[in-house]
Amino acid sequence: MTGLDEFLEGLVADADAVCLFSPGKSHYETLAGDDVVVVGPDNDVEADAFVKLPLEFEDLRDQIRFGVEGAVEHGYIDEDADLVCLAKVFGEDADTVARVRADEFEKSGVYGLFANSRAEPSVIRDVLEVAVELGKKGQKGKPVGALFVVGDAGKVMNKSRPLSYNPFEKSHVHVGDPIVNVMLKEFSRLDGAFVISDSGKIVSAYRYLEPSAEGVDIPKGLGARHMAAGAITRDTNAIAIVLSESDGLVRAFKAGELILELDPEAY
Ligand SMILES: Nc1ncnc2c1ncn2[C@@H]1O[C@H](COP(=O)(O)OP(=O)(O)OP(=O)(O)O)[C@@H](O)[C@H]1O
Ligand SMILES: [Mn+2]
Repeated sequence: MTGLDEFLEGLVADADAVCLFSPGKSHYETLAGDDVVVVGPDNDVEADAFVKLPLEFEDLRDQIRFGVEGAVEHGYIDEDADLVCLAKVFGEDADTVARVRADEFEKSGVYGLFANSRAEPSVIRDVLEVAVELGKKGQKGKPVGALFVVGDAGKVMNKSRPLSYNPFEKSHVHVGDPIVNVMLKEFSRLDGAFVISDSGKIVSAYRYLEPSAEGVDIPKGLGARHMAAGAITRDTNAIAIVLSESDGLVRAFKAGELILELDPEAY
């Protein structure tokens, strides 16, 4: 046995399960006897244990984190499972092996945010990106806050009122469009929330949210913007993404709870 064989054998030894990322049929069949979870955009190989990737992750680490969180959520693997991940980074089929424990990652909630929300995953991703970018740069060098409510827009509109004229009233613009990002950044200097539909249409800016906040339990120290964000996601099926003007962090709320907190500088 060569040193390399030995090394690889050690790398995969005694794993609890294998996570196969977007496998081809033949790779999947080779591993069919093992405890396998397939992760990918589609379940082409008709695996019993399958986690859907709702978007393409550039970063392998992010992709693995998402897949592992999804596999734990589905109950395919234990929270402390010791895993071998086989992924494709360069080619059309698996070319990369990663050994990882499921509890390596702090549970980020990122799986549920994307996978179990009304809004399209790509819309959530685009809004998250705008918030992160806004957090990095601020507006004209000054820190800025913003609140984006994504999905279930009709109900969100019913639970809010306009603070000013709506610049998106008669327009048909969508998040992810470069010009829209500029507009969102510009309008974020003013008060209130952006309301975005399931498919990414910007329905309104300057909305004052009036959800019932009774029983909403968000971390102490966060103010009215975060309270409104948390509460609207309990009152409706929207998710909310908030950039804090005071601590610079981006937070996401779902079903009344804070499920994701990230530092734009580190993202
Ligand atoms: N119910 C609401 N709906 C929409 N926007 C709101 C609401 N409440 C507050 N805001 C917006 O949040 C801004 C900041 O409010 P506040 O400082 O209380 O929130 P915060 O949670 O501390 O957020 P930050 O961390 O950005 O300061 C307000 O100026 C307003 O634009
Ligand atoms: Mn504040």
